Parts: sequence; structure tokens; C-alpha cells
Amino acid sequence: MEMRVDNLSVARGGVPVLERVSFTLSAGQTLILRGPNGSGKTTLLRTLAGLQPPIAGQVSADPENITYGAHADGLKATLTVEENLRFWASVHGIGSIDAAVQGFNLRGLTHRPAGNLSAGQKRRLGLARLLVTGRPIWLLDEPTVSLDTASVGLFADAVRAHVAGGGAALIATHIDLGLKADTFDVGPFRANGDRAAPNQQRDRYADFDEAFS
Ligand SMILES: Nc1ncnc2c1ncn2[C@@H]1O[C@H](COP(=O)(O)OP(=O)(O)OP(=O)(O)O)[C@@H](O)[C@H]1O
Repeated sequence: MEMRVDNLSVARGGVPVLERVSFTLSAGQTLILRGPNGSGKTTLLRTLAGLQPPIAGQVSADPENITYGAHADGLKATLTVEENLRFWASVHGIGSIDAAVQGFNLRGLTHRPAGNLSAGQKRRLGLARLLVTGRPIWLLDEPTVSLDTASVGLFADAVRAHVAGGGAALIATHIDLGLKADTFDVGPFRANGDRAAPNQQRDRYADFDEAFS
């Protein structure tokens, strides 16, 4: 189980954002994606998750091994916390939601509709979903937004346990999670902002990209 990224170039709205990115994410590894606002971290994660095609290069990983945690929590607002977790668990063929409920301190909230949760509680539920996918490669975009200090600690514990069990995590974040992790800085791979994609290429990718925005 690993994800190999070879000379990957990615675009947003048809405009190249990062060029010739290469790295390997291995079992047992936590890799922190760094770079200033707008540098292309989300675009890279979306491409790795298969939500948009690269302009060039290769990603070798089985898509069935990947789960993507985006900015939005992807909750079903009218279902309860428990129903949300059971739904995702059933999609992924996972029998128990106990570890997810326990791991993200959701015990007292299981019967609340997800739509009535606070921002931080919603984020905890969104992250708990990771634990009912059974998928080894976690791609996470700013996972700690809205979380209080204790909840950041729960998240860090979940990542530690996941990689200790042979999983891997690639995490775009601006904060220090207190994890033993490697860092990948997208800075050196930024495309020249003045160089727009050829019109044909821009048109081809823009439509596809925005369909998933
Ligand atoms: N829908 C879109 N259409 C065109 N350009 C976009 C779109 N969404 C983002 N961009 C641009 O693409 C570039 C890369 O954005 P991206 O969201 O990947 O950066 P990021 O590193 O994740 O930023 P942040 O740290 O702020 O989350 C930015 O310049 C951004 O303005």
C-alpha cells in the first residue's frame, strides 16, 4: 500500500497551479502538506483523490485505498450522528461504528441530527467518518478547522493509530498537530502564475474541474 506521485502537474480553473510534483506516501507515514494560502494544496489533494484529472504526470495508488476529507464535512443534515456513521460504515462494509464514536467523543451526540451540531461537532463527525471507511490512505484538507484544542488532540490520536496500523496520511494544514511527521512543501513546485494554460487546455479542464467545485 503506497501512493506514488510522479511529475504531477495540476490545474485549477484550467490554469496550472503546481508542476512536476513527485513524492511517495508509504504505509506508516504521515506527510504534512505545507504552503501558503492559494499555493495549490487543495488542488493537489483533489487531483490525488481523483476528483479532477492532472495536466501531466502519474498517480499510482488504488482508488479503493483512498479516502478524501475535504473542507466541507459532507454530512447528511437530517440524519442523526449515529445514522450518518452507520450509513458510511455500510457503504464501506464496516460493521461497527463504536471506534468512530469513541475516537471523536461523539457518545453524547449520537441521536442529534447532524444539521443541529456546532461547527466543531460537525467537523468531529466528518473526521469520525474516516474511521468507518477502512481505507488506508487518508487525504485530508485542513482537517482541524473549527476544532478546539482537545478535539485537535483526538484527531492527532486518530492519525497516530491509523499510521501505526499500517495506514498513511497526507494532511494539508497550517497548524502544528504534534505528530511525528514528514513535511512536503509545495512552494518549489508552484507554476508561473503569469503563464496561462493554452486556451484549448484551459477549456478542456475548466469544465471538468468546476463540476466538482
Ligand atoms: N474554482 C476555481 N477556479 C479558478 N481558480 C481557482 C478555483 N479555486 C481555487 N482557485 C485558485 O487556484 C489556486 C490554488 O488554490 P488552492 O485552493 O489549491 O490553494 P491552497 O494551497 O489549498 O490554499 P489555502 O491554504 O488557502 O487553502 C489559488 O490561486 C486559487 O485562487
